Amino acid sequence: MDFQSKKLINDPNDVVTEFIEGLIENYPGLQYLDGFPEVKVVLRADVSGAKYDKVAIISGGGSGHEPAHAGFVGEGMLTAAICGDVFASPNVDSILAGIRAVTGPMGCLLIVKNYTGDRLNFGLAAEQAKSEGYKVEMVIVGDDCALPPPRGIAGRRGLAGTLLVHKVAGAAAACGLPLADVAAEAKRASEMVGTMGVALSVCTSPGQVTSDRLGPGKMELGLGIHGEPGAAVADLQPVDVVVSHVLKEILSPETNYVPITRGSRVVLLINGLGATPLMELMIIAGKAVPELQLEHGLAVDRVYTGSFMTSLDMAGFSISVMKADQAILDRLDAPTKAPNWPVGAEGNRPPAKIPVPLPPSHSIKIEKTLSRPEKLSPQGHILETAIEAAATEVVNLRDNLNEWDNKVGDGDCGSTMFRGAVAILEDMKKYYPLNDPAETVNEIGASIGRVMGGTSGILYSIFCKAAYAKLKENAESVVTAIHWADALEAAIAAVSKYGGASAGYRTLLDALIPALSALKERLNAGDDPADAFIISAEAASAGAESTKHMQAQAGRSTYVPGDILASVPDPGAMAAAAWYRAAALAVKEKYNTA
Ligand SMILES: Nc1ncnc2c1ncn2[C@@H]1O[C@H](COP(=O)(O)OP(=O)(O)OP(=O)(O)O)[C@@H](O)[C@H]1O
Repeated sequence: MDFQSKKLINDPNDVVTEFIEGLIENYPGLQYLDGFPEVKVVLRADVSGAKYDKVAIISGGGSGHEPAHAGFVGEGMLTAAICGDVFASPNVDSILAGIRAVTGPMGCLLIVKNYTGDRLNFGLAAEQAKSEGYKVEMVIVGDDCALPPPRGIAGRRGLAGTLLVHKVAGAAAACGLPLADVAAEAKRASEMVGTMGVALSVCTSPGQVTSDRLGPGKMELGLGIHGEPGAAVADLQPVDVVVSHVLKEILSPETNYVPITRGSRVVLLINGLGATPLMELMIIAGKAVPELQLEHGLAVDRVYTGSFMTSLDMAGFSISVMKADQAILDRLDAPTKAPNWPVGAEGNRPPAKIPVPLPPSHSIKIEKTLSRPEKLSPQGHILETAIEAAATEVVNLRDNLNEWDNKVGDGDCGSTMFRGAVAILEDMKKYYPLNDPAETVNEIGASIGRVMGGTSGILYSIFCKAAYAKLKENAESVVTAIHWADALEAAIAAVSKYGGASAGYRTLLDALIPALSALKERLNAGDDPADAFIISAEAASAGAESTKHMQAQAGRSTYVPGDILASVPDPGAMAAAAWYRAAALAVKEKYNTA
């Protein structure tokens, strides 16, 4: 079904001029010609045509590919970018205006992506400029590798590989080379690069409805950058499979589009098409490099990843592979002030990984190796029962906690707690020294610290560390209920100190603080410890439930409106009450049956 997608625009007819105005606000090195709306030209602010003593590099085409082309204007890359309307070639007047604005005695090179409209408009503008006395050369880039060799006259389309040609030409021009040499370098670069794109969605032109041509679970292989259909539609595959396929197509010996053979050096450009997050693009880069090295026997000298030549809001990517030698690498590494050329990708690569630094040798403690005792003491048995019950309860509560956290947080409280509980259950079997309560609590903290993450992960690590320190103060081998209560008090104090929350802030402390008060009160009154633990657990549950009526003053819930908060309790408090109660019931049961 086609649909109207939401856009942050005003009049669809003004998107290109408004884009240019915004761009210029950002970069003092850029200007635009005052010829809106017909003439849409972005140029270097430090270049004034008649006096410019280097070859001017001019490119452009339809808009909708931002940051291309205007984002690549700057010393060392393009001198001017001519912007057409969205996906429409710029008109001859606009191109001529750009040529006149930046071309000095050294002449200009027009770098044109291979589309009929662009060839014709840039071609006529070049002829007109020549007739006005300008030296003009034109290089046409057709780097598309998706389609079989064309039978007609259209030729291969120009795609993101064009940017590498811009960079090579821009660096050559910056060195002061004459026009013929700059054009020759650009032409050579254009013959070295191949590109293929994959789309997961179709883009929306401003003011138009989005076509749902692809449908769910499908991807389009070998598309152009204007939303035109791709060469083939296929079921969406894991990205590793897609990347392998794309690289094979680019490097196919049958089409022989790029002169790359085993042993060649290459550079790689991973380009997002507008709606693909950097995370996914980096996953693609991380797959493409070893694939090129191991499957195709190539040395990958540079990798450039980002959204460089987009197709409005299309989800997908293209890969460009360019054969590189030292001369090309020098051009690619040369400095540029173009705002969107990726920084930090130049130079040779040190090893990808280095070892994690160890603490200075004087502070390394000899770690004792821990193991689960072969025979548990009565206290060890009770501790094991309590831990197992508490962790199992958290495991079972995962979905409920996530559901509550979905309403008042980011929906992961249950999953976070679940990870910790599963690790505790597994680690306890292997190495918790259960006959030593203090060390066991410390190990629970270690399990949590290793796997849990999230706010509750670090809070429970702090909780355990403080409890451990308090329990360690006790020299006696048996830990009494009073010792446990003191440990709980120290743990709560530490969570409150570092997390900044106190009673009534709608956090897990609203379960634990009432639990501590009740526990101390009952123990001081002389209650049986197991009974005191049960009463304390009831206080924890009541405290957790009462969070429904609290305004949040800590954690993500702070940002949630009061009426939503009133519909659910704080998930962290519910989790705390649940594990605490499960432990209390298990201890009570153990005493009853002992
Ligand atoms: N400052 C705090 N002190 C004590 N408890 C807190 C504090 N902030 C949040 N919490 C508790 O943490 C629980 C949320 O834990 P969770 O691990 O889901 O955190 P999160 O907000 O999703 O953070 P993250 O983005 O790190 O995952 C809340 O329900 C609350 O009980």
